[in-house]
Amino acid sequence: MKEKLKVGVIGATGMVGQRYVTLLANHPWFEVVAVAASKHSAGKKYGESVKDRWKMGDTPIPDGVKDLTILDAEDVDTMASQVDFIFSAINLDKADTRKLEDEYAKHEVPVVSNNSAHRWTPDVPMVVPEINPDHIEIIKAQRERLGTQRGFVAVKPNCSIQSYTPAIAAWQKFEPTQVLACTYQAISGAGKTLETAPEIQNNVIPYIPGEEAKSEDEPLKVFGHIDPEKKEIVKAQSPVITSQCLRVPVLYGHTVATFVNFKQNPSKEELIEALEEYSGVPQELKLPSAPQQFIQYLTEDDRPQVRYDVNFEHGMGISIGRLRPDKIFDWKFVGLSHNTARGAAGGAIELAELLTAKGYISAKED
Ligand SMILES: NC(=O)C1=CN([C@@H]2O[C@H](COP(=O)(O)OP(=O)(O)OC[C@H]3O[C@@H](n4cnc5c(N)ncnc54)[C@H](OP(=O)(O)O)[C@@H]3O)[C@@H](O)[C@H]2O)C=CC1
Ligand SMILES: N[C@@H](CC(=O)OP(=O)(O)O)C(=O)O
Repeated sequence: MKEKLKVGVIGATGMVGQRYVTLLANHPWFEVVAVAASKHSAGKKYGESVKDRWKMGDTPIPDGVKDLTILDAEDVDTMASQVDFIFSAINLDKADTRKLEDEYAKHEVPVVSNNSAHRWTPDVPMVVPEINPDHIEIIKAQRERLGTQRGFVAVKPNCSIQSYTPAIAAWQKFEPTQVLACTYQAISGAGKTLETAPEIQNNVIPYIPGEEAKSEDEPLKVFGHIDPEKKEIVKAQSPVITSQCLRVPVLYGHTVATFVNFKQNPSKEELIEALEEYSGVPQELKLPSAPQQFIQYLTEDDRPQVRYDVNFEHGMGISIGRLRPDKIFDWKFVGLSHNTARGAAGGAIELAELLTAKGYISAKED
């Protein structure tokens, strides 16, 4: 790539927005040239606005964005005039998010979003680049509907599914029929830290609003296919997934205890081999954010652990362990993924890289 693509981040001051600007600080293809948030933050310098609510620990506010003046995310004309595409990490209600993201798309700005608002729009691809990269082809139909040449919306799925969906994807050939997943989700998933959420200290909260429906349904869109006549993504019918989602006192890292039934009868060796060999288009294309090893299998009885494994492959890899037969299901295992890297900003950046490599995102002609 000759020159870096100019990127805007809307919702840049929040937990996921901060993760975007830090992950993009030295990105080889993308450069953050504009940041936007609510009217409340607009007009302030980014560094000033976030310095007392910086949630990236020891990672400093990147120099390149510190002095950017925050735009109002709803001032679409101004943002659109400055960027080639945007990442969306705003926290509005769903209808307003859909409206705003569509408006950017109609201003011919591709939108790669973290938000759940557009996940079930039938011609919006919801992509884990290793699993369903082909779904981005639906963008042609979406552009027809929106009447755009460049603009579109693409999304990444919910963070809770990313600890077990990659394993289920790796095991497709064994025909998984039923999945039970109990997630143990980090507090950063709620946009908070252990300090800003004292209610989670020494506690487990057995309710994350809306999360179980997402955990059960979103993998099925990821496993779905494009129907070229209907011009939409049709979700898969199996496996049937049931889940319970709990909030635990962990800063980063969603753990999941998962149980699976299969039509076939795979051995432990076959299941582990399928995990370790699973690799996709991001690895083939050597996308900058792609982990070399998408899934690692850990043989120790007490792994994966958040403390040791959450940053595997810079938070872009998935760790699986404790695979063993079960009395009710065929097999059970424990999975772990980084909820704001693979599960949020990192997954969206890898998706933007895929969209760039496949020609859906490019530099705007002036
Ligand atoms: N945290 C996580 O691990 C994950 C989060 N997500 C999703 O990503 C999105 C962002 O989450 P998170 O970063 O945690 O949220 P935060 O609450 O930390 O940040 C929200 C951002 O949205 C901006 N915002 C709020 N209201 C408006 C408005 N009216 N107009 C424009 N901008 C506005 C805020 O700006 P200001 O500072 O000015 O208020 C801020 O930049 C959400 O949709 C969330 O569901 C998805 C996966 C994982
Ligand atoms: N709800 C997730 C984070 C999140 O924001 O999910 P979604 O992207 O589906 O809104 C959590 O609390 O860990």
